[in-house]
Amino acid sequence: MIFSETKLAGAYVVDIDPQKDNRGHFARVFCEDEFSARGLKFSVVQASVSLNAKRGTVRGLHFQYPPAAEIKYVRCMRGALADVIVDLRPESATYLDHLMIELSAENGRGLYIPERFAHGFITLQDGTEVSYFIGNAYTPAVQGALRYDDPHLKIEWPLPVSVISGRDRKASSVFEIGAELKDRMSVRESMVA
Ligand SMILES: Cc1cn([C@H]2C[C@H](O)[C@@H](COP(=O)(O)OP(=O)(O)O[C@H]3O[C@@H](C)C(=O)[C@@H](O)[C@H]3O)O2)c(=O)[nH]c1=O
Repeated sequence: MIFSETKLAGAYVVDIDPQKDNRGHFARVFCEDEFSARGLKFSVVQASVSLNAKRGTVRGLHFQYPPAAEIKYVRCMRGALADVIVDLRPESATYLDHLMIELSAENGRGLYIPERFAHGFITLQDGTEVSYFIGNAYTPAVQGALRYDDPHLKIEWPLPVSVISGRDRKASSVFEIGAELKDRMSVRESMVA
């Protein structure tokens, strides 16, 4: 695997290193030792998939507050998506900055997302399947969501939204929950885990 740290410290693009032969290829997509050699202490607690029928489907921007904050390692198994993460670590130099990266079945790319980031995506093709390895249990009681179109975040989505859940359409803005984010995403709280 080839790890490239992104402009948001601690978030990595993970490319595969395919071993090719006449059948196709074999490639490792996760290795506890290789992650840990880069200081990425990632124990997979859940693995999930989402299937998105239509191009232009948006999910996100989602997060869980500490101590249930999640590491996510996201890959695309079918189709393609523009994946977006937002840094919600109040002490970070890139607090509230975002990154958009294309993940597709074709490019085989993964995105390693540390705790205390919001995550979302828009699908670029019909029938896009997204795979997640997740480092903490699903805990709806401490879930949060930011609006995908929050003007404060200035995310330039590459195409119009075709499908979105009611919850995501009504999600909060940074203006509304900025103080709560700063408080509940503080390092002090996240270390209680
Ligand atoms: C996320 C999740 C949902 N569910 C259930 C709740 C609900 O009935 C149904 C759909 O849930 P949601 O609408 O929250 O699914 P979705 O909008 O796809 O939520 C996902 O969005 C992306 C952007 C992420 O980053 C993920 O971590 C997750 O938050 O699945 C679980 O049982 N376990 C889970 O881990």
